[in-house]
Amino acid sequence: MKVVKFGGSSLADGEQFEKVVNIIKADQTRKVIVASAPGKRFANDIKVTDLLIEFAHKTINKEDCSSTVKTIWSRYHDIAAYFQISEQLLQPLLQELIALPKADYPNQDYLMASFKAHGEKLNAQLLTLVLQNYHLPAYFLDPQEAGFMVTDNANDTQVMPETYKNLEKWSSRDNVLVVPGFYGITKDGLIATFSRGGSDITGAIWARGIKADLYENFTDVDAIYAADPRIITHPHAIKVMTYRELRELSYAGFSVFHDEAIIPAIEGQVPINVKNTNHPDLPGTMIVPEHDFHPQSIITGVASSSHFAALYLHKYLLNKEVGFTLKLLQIFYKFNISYEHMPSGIDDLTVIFDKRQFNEQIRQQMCFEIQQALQPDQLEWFDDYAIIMVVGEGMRNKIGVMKNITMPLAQKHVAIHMINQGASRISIMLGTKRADAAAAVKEIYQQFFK
Ligand SMILES: Nc1ncnc2c1ncn2[C@@H]1O[C@H](COP(=O)(O)OP(=O)(O)O)[C@@H](O)[C@H]1O
Ligand SMILES: N[C@@H](CC(=O)OP(=O)(O)O)C(=O)O
Repeated sequence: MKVVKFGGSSLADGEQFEKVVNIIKADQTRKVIVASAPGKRFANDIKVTDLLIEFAHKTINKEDCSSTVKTIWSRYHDIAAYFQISEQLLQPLLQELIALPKADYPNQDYLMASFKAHGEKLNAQLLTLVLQNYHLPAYFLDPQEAGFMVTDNANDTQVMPETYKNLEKWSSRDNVLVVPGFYGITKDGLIATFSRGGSDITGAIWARGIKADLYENFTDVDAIYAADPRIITHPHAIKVMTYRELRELSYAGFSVFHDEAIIPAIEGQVPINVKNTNHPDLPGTMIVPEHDFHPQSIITGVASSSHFAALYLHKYLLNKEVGFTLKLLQIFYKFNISYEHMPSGIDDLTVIFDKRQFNEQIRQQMCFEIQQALQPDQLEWFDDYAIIMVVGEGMRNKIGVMKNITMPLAQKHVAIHMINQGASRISIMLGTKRADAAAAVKEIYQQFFK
């Protein structure tokens, strides 16, 4: 039994839908189909999820939404027209879309979540209609009916443990189950979404829930590459990699697969196969447990991500000051801020944050309190911070890996602000300026793959 997720690029228009139908028809073990919202059809196109966010903002600000609704609906209508789905069958979907502003929401966060989730909800319903048109026994399964329960964090939710038991029951159904990705239902019956790109998470949860043999994740590239194809032209395609390699690379910028989606797959020990909807016969990339893996190279991939900021603190004898880090963490807690990494030296401490948590006011207040409470000799904030992650099961116990990473960077005058090695035995993390991130990836990639 397989769980198959189709990303937004695979469900962007009628032609892509047709490829998806053929993929589903080709293998009867494709049991649960997870649908994303229609994605980009061309480089400057707008994803339906982004249009729905615009719709939500206009609703909150009591602005005229008619042009946005028209654009959103045209995406679904065009796909339906490609398959000659009747207007009568489509009407309930249009009604759901235009009813969104009229519903009751406990607050604006839940309004936003509900609007966003309808990108996948309408697309899953449309895909069900299309599959039924091809006489496939497709059934649209609403997360409420499925028992897909999530925590009450409206726009960055997590799965509830009972979901897995609820989903297991559906494995014995004869239908092809079409489920919307990206969201679940809270204990109060409200819609809450995962973070952006979260349909990958939905697929992994289903794969664990029904104890699937394989989780196929269909996207628009032939494989996961050793570096982001937007940075390196024709990068090396990875044939097999481990869960933890993908987790670290996804975390640091491989946007092809959501980093949180790997956890349910690991828990259920379900292998993942990333494949291309446009070339479904190619093998893609297999992601497997560590014990099934024999590394063929020192590094598997190099990723970069720029949504970080860093706080640098210098204080003489910091290592002797009892409670220094405790006080710092209490301030983060007070501001409801989580941190990503905290490398430290005898007199120095750098804290790296996901900067999407901050606005300028929170940042200033937090830094002010740190200055007052900890009296550092130096406090600096770096807003343009990037993380470079070099990952490979093959680097374990290898001598000289660090030299091969730092040498080409030094030759190109790329400054390294932080190195974190040892916390994970299969990765080395570097901190650079955002402007240097792509150059760093290029140099490290050339060193190991060319
Ligand atoms: N290392 C990588 N390997 C493959 N694709 C990558 C990598 N890093 C980033 N990407 C990008 O991820 C994109 C696919 O992810 P995404 O846009 O989320 O697809 P989908 O629409 O299928 O969900 C690719 O088009 C590619 O530009
Ligand atoms: N549509 C949502 C969820 C998602 O996973 O999309 P995609 O499969 O296009 O990455 C988003 O854009 O965030």
